[in-house]
Formats: sequence, C-alpha cells, structure tokens
Amino acid sequence: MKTILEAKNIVKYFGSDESKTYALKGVNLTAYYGEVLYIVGPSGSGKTTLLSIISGILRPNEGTVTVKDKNIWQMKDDDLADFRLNHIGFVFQDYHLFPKLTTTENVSIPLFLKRQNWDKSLKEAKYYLEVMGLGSKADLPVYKLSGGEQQRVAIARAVVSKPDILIFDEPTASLDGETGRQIIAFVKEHLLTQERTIIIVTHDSRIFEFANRILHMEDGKLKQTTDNGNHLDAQKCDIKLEAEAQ
Ligand SMILES: Nc1ncnc2c1ncn2[C@@H]1O[C@H](COP(=O)(O)OP(=O)(O)OP(=O)(O)O)[C@@H](O)[C@H]1O
Repeated sequence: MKTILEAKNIVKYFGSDESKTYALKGVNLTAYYGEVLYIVGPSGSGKTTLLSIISGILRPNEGTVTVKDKNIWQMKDDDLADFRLNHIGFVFQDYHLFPKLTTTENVSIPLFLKRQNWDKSLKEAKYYLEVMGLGSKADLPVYKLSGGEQQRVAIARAVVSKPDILIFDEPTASLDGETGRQIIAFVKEHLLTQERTIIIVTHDSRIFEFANRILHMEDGKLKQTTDNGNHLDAQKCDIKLEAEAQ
C-alpha cells in the first residue's frame, strides 16, 4: 500500500499554564491511497483537532504532517493555501455553503479561487452536481435545498478541484440515518479512486461498514486500529468519470 499522508508525534494544546488543555498527546497516523479511513472516538477525544491539523487548517505544537511527500507545516502560508486548494477537499459538518448563491456558484468557489475562467468553472461545477444527482437543482439558491441535498452540494464543492485527499467531519450528523448511509455509500462508490484517500471523522456506527480501516481515539491518543479489509477496493471507472469533466 502506498502512503499518501503521514502524521508523526502530533501534539496540540490550547491555552497556557494552568488553563492548558492537551487535545492531542502524540498521535501517529498513516493514510494510504485508495482507502476509506475513519477516525472515531468519544466527544472531546481530539478527532476534529487531528482532522484540522492533517488538513492544514490548524498548526500543531509538535510533530510533522507529510502529504504526498511534502511537509505541509514547513510551507509558507501562501504555499500551504495553494497546496490545500489543489490537494485537499474538506466537507464541514455544517456544510459552510453560501445560502443565497446558487448550487452551481457554491460548487465553483474553489475554481474561482484558483483563478480559473468563470464559464469553465461553472461548467465543471455543473458536471459535479450531475455526478452527485443534483443536476436539476443547479440554478436554485442553496437555501431551497434539503439537508441531504446541501450535504451533496458541499461534497461536490470539495471534489470539484479533484483533490487527492477528501476529508469529512461528521458527514452524517445532521442527516437522518438512511440519507446518511446513502450519501456515504455514494461517496465510496463514485469518489474513491486509487489516486485518492477519503478520511471521515464520525460518531455514527451506522456508517462504519463503509470504512477500510477505523482508528479509535481516546483522550488525545490513538488507542486501536480496526481493519475491515477490502483495501484498495477503489473503483477504476470513477477516474474516467472525473477525467471527463476536464
Ligand atoms: N479552540 C480550542 N480552545 C480550547 N480548547 C479546545 C479548542 N478546540 C478543542 N479544544 C479542546 O480539545 C479537546 C479535543 O477537542 P476536539 O474538538 O478535537 O474533540 P472531538 O473528539 O472532535 O470532540 P467532538 O466529537 O465533541 O466534536 C477537548 O477537550 C476540547 O475542549
């Protein structure tokens, strides 16, 4: 298995002196191409902090994060921002969409940020909305969509720039059980490729079956790894699917 991301000895604390809280106490994590990796654990165990650090959002106090052989926390801020735009797609728990913009405009945002041509960006955004089954909602403002539909818009926005790492923070937390399962099944079937890894933080045991590996966190440390097997069951056909959007 080929490594896409490696975090070594990650330590993160908040506050100082008596008010110092250790969120992560020396965490090691490796993610491989072509797998769905879950990070699970009780509330306050450090999952979101770890996710923020490996995705280049939050700087650790100690340790290194290497993505595609690059030490991301040694990069200058501008270079890290560019690296994130090109390689990491993040789906936030509460979606972080712009409610009054159309679904197409929301999905286009990463491409606009990359200064890609406006019309080409909208065309590619529409393609990914089709992939996510939202072609008929392309021109609607986001506030008119259901929770599950908004989640799919957020996923389309995260994949539009073809990231190697797709990261989800509690993707099913605001959805009913069946919608949550359908979305994760869809993501695994259509968006996992052998050139990508998908990392999901979740409390939701109803979606555990979609993981290849599950990392269990407790009190700022990784306690245990469960291997569900089926590594590299990424779908080759989906690489073709994405290439068509170019
Ligand atoms: N910005 C912050 N300032 C101070 N403490 C923080 C901050 N962010 C996180 N913490 C603390 O770090 C610890 C880990 O928090 P984190 O949000 O990573 O846990 P979590 O496992 O994602 O929890 P949950 O499942 O409830 O979202 C907690 O004790 C939390 O209170």
